[in-house]
Amino acid sequence: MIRIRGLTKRYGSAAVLTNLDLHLRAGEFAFLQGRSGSGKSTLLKLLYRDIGDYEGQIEIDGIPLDQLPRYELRRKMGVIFQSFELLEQKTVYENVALAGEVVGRSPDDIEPEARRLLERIGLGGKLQLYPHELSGGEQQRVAIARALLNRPRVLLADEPTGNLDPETALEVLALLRELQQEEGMAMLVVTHSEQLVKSAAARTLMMRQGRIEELAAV
Ligand SMILES: Nc1ncnc2c1ncn2[C@@H]1O[C@H](COP(=O)(O)OP(=O)(O)OP(=O)(O)O)[C@@H](O)[C@H]1O
Repeated sequence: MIRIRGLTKRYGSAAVLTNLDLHLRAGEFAFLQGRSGSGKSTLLKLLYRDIGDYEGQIEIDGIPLDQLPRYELRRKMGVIFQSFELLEQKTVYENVALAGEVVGRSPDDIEPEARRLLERIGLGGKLQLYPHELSGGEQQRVAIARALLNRPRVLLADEPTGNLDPETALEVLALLRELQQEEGMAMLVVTHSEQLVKSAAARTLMMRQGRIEELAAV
């Protein structure tokens, strides 16, 4: 699904990632840990092409990342963030539907899928509310539904529970793992939370000195 070979990323003259290798298989779940500043967000940003300019190879589904048209990348890859990144002027439903609109899907195609996902994550009764009318955990659920709308093959999550209380964090992680299994996508979850990692028997990776080390394989 994601195959990275010899990835080096520099900011100016400082290398943050150095000759990094990673293989995340289709349908596989993995945590990514590592100290602050070790390069976890940099790796995710490279993968969803928020930043570029790297050495080495990144392939998504066997296709070099830099050869994937942007709309195709948006379809293959969902992303969620610590800060939810919802649009405040749009309703819950509109926030989710927008992900389909930007890749050119029609409203008729989007609607049943958006409703199904929002129902599935427990927000079926809150479609017309605005983000500020939701709790943090609910906002992150909306972001999850938005990320899944186009049935991505992989979901990247950058500290998805960093703004949530410990109990809600565990609930959101449990939801992510359920969805990962139901939808059969690969998932890479960056987290600082030992509690989260301990709560789930899963492959665990550690970013250290610009590379990825395997901590636990399941
Ligand atoms: N745009 C940038 N320009 C220069 N340096 C950057 C830039 N973005 C990140 N860095 C540096 O790259 C290093 C890795 O940052 P990154 O955000 O990837 O770390 P992280 O492991 O995600 O950290 P955290 O756990 O705190 O989120 C840091 O030293 C950071 O200062």
